[in-house]
Formats: sequence, structure tokens, C-alpha cells
Amino acid sequence: MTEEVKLIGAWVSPVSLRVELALKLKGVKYEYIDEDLSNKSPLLLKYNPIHKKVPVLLHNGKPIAESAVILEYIDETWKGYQLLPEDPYERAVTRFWVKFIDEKCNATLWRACWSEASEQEKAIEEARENLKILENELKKGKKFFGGDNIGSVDIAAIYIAFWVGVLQEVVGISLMDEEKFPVLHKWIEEFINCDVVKENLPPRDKLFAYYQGHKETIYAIASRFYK
Ligand SMILES: N[C@@H](CCC(=O)N[C@@H](CS)C(=O)NCC(=O)O)C(=O)O
Repeated sequence: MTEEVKLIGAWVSPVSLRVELALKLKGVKYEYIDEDLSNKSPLLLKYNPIHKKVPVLLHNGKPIAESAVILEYIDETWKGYQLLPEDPYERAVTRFWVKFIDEKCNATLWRACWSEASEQEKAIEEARENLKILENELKKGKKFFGGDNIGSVDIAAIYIAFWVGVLQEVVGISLMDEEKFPVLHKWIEEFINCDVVKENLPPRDKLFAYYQGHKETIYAIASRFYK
């Protein structure tokens, strides 16, 4: 039976990009369906009725949602390039860092980008503290969180490259100066220059223009979240 793989994603979404990178690294052929998040399609609502968010992977018609779960599914389903290590302890450590990136780094980076001015300073401080923890983790001498090659923690951490850039270009705040975060700066540089990342990142100017154009909408969403 020929398999059918579809990804419901959004080009502006870093979590959607995570799944694309994982599929590309594995060499899985897939159909990409770009979602308009301001007018969600019946397809997205059908396949992710609980969260109503991208990304959703459809494998032979069966949906899987939540990018961290999808990354593990991809790693378990297709052999070849390994996203998570083999060893159970190392796998647990990998899951720990993906969770840390999602629950700590992304949440504070998002708030640093989009909360109201009165809240922003605190959010920026919290984001810096979390990034420092990651900086120290990478200082242990690894090129990537995954070791010599990118793994699921690097893919998850695409958030950082993404939001730090948006903060700088769109919001006008420099979150991670190179002197204080030399290791993470080097990581971003190495990461965005990996072929698979370079080929799949949306064009920088287009991405920043999108966030610039949608600033007010995103501020409005953020103010609902953070009250
Ligand atoms: N925890 C989810 C987050 C998914 C998520 O926040 N997706 C955003 C795009 S980056 C979305 O679909 N937003 C639409 C909405 O919130 O209505 C994951 O990792 O997949």
C-alpha cells in the first residue's frame, strides 16, 4: 500500500516548521496544506477539534496533533535520520528539554514579544533567564543540542531563532546580546545554516513583514491571554 502523508501547517508558524524539518530530515514525501489561521478550514477543525491549531500530520488519513508528539511519531514511524537518541535515558533527557522549550522558553518569549508595555520588561527578564539555562546546557561542548547533528531539541528550539528575530526586527528589542549569549548565538548561526533549515525557513523579510502587518491582531490575542 502506498502511504499518504499530509501536513496541515502555516508558513508563519514555528511549530509547523518543526514538523516540516523532521519530515524532510527523514526523507518522507508529503503534501503540504497551508492554513489561513484567521479563517480556519473545515479540514483543520475536523482533524484537530480539541485545539484547532496547526500543525496536524495526517498519516494514511489518521491525524496526529501537537508538534512535540508529532516529532516522536515521525521518529518512531520512519527509520533513517534519528531525531531522538536510542538510549532510554537519553530519550528522556531529550523529552525534558523539548518540554522546557515549550513550557518555559516559548511561553516567556511569546510574552516578551507581545505583552503590553507594563508587562514586557518582566517577560523579557524571564525569557532571558530561560535562555541562559539553555545556553549553559549547550556549553557542555556540543555543537547542537542533539550532538554533532540536529535532533529534536534543536528542531523544537527553532522557536528561539524565530522569536528572538521577531523581537529584534518587529518589536525593536534585543533580547540576547552576543556577549551574554555567545553559545546560543553560535547555535542559531549553525542551525539556520544547516541545509534542511536553510531550505525551509520562510524568507526573512517576508516573515518579519507578516508579523509587522499582524502586530495589532497578535497584541489583541496576547492581551486576552495575559490578563
Ligand atoms: N502546542 C502546540 C501549539 C500549536 C500552536 O500554537 N499553533 C498556532 C500556530 S503557531 C496556531 O495554530 N494558532 C491558531 C490559534 O491559536 O487559533 C504545538 O506544539 O503543536
